[in-house]
Amino acid sequence: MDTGHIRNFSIIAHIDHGKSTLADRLLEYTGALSAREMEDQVLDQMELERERGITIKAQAVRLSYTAKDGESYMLNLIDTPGHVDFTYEVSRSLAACEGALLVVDAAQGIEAQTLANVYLALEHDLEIVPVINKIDLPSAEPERVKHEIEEVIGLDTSDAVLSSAKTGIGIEEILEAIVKKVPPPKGNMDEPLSALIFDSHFDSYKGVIAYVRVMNGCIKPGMKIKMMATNKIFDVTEVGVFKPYLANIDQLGPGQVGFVAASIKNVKDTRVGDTITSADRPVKEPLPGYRKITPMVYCGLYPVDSSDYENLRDALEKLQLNDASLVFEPETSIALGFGFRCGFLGLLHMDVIQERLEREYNLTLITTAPSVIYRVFRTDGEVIEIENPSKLPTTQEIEYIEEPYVRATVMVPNDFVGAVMELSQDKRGEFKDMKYVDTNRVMLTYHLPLSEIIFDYFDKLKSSTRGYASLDYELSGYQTSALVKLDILLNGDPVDALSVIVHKDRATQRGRLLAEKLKGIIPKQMFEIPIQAAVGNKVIARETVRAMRKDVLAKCYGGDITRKRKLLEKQKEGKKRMKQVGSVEVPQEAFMAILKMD
Ligand SMILES: Nc1nc2c(ncn2[C@@H]2O[C@H](COP(=O)(O)OP(=O)(O)OP(=O)(O)O)[C@@H](O)[C@H]2O)c(=O)[nH]1
Repeated sequence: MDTGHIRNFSIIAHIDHGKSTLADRLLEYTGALSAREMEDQVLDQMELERERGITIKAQAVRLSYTAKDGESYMLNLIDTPGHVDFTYEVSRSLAACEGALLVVDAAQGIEAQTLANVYLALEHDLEIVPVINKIDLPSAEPERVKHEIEEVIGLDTSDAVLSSAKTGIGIEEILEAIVKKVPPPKGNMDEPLSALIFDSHFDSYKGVIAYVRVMNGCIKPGMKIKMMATNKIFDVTEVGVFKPYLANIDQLGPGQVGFVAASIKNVKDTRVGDTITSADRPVKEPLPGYRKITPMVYCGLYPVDSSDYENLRDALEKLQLNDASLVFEPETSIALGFGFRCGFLGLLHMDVIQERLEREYNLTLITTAPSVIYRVFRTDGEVIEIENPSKLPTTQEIEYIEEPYVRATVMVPNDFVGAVMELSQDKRGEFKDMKYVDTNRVMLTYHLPLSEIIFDYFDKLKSSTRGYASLDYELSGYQTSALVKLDILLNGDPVDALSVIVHKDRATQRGRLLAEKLKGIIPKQMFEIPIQAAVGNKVIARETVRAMRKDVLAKCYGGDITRKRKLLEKQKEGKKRMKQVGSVEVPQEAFMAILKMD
């Protein structure tokens, strides 16, 4: 098909504004799936994604649409992940398109994440088609939302499509708008091959399936291709398109979106954003925008049962086959034994990996509190990067420390501005800007330490604004901070896995809270357990877990057997996630206690 009949587009939306539902409707309308095949939300494929109702990885699908002009079009929908952890993936998916549907909930209006993604799309010169969704809701205010889009983004909304992905209103109009407004891709068949990788997944039979958008030239089986970031060469075995199941075709030409398989063993060789070219006739320059993604958040993962160590390694290796952004290396903790230090793109990514390890690989894990990467400038002139608080050198060896900062955007109704300001200040935030989005909503910009965001900023933001605030952030660089290591001692022994890095001025307060919190979490044992918080050699807080007095079952008066059984089961359940640390049994929650402090 000539490029004039191809349209490549994405959908940009805030979480829950209806992206997946709309994608399903588009598939259904164009007959990409028969009603029987139609399974709800095909684009969110991973089981976890479905359960959590959020899109984690990008996916693609090809739709055939006969427009009102009588012509037949090939529409490639590239889905984008809807979470701040995956901004880079979003930017690569957008780079593969010429246009985007901007889906905004008619009852909610623009949110922080929508805005961030629209700016990304504008950076890539995409044609943006505004879609006001959920107009079936009684609380829908399409006119207000249109106004908001014009005010905040500066987009013309006079021909915005009003839709209900739920009831099917506006679906044909959306397809027509894609054909009419999104420009066809440009590209030249005779030029050397350049194709952008925007996603990939591992298939145990075919090897890695790279999701690509061909810019110039063509790619077909039998060809030798080169990955420009790694210079590795592979023989193409199959190419095809997403219908949404994979369907082989003879070749992928300019402007087309599809997949390439080339007996590639590891997704590390098909990095998102990399350029595929022909090994025999390579392009001189790769496509712009490639970046090797680096983890932002680290945590320790330890098997509760130390004999599971090798299983954990296996599981991490398997997950890594499919996820080039997951990194891990062996680590030993005095408290927890053998485990791995793992790096993630963000907290959601961390949660998802943890959950998959437990669910799909049947592992019971202890996870330590997440940490960012600190830059430590030592007195001997060396600069080291620390992603594990217990590795921080002593104060005498440190000249100064830098920590990562982010530029955070919060959108919130007027009434909550005070609450957001108070919270942000408490989190060491530096106020940057405040703008009215409309008469009742405000956009606040803050400069905040990333470590505070991963602690509990988001949870607190949600609770202090009754769920109304939305947040987006991007890394803005490193900045010097007065940081110290807060150690926790149980029964007189420091527990390395409980150490955290905190701001000097908050060390005492955090130490006290943490000791108090741990007192509530660590179960009574046969002996008394002192809990101490210390900075350097100085103990700043102390609590005690009293010794257990009687058998727990003594509490069950009479012979209520079901109650007894329940209690025993509860204990067993609790046991699963306990780790013997020295003489003390410590439950999983203890390692996360720092994240949940009020
Ligand atoms: N009333 C109404 N509800 C809708 C409409 N579109 C979607 N929903 C509902 O809104 C919720 C979120 O929809 P999704 O399609 O999962 O949202 P999403 O934007 O894909 O969310 P992410 O996958 O997290 O990005 C679901 O409960 C949908 O049933 C609509 O037009 N009207």
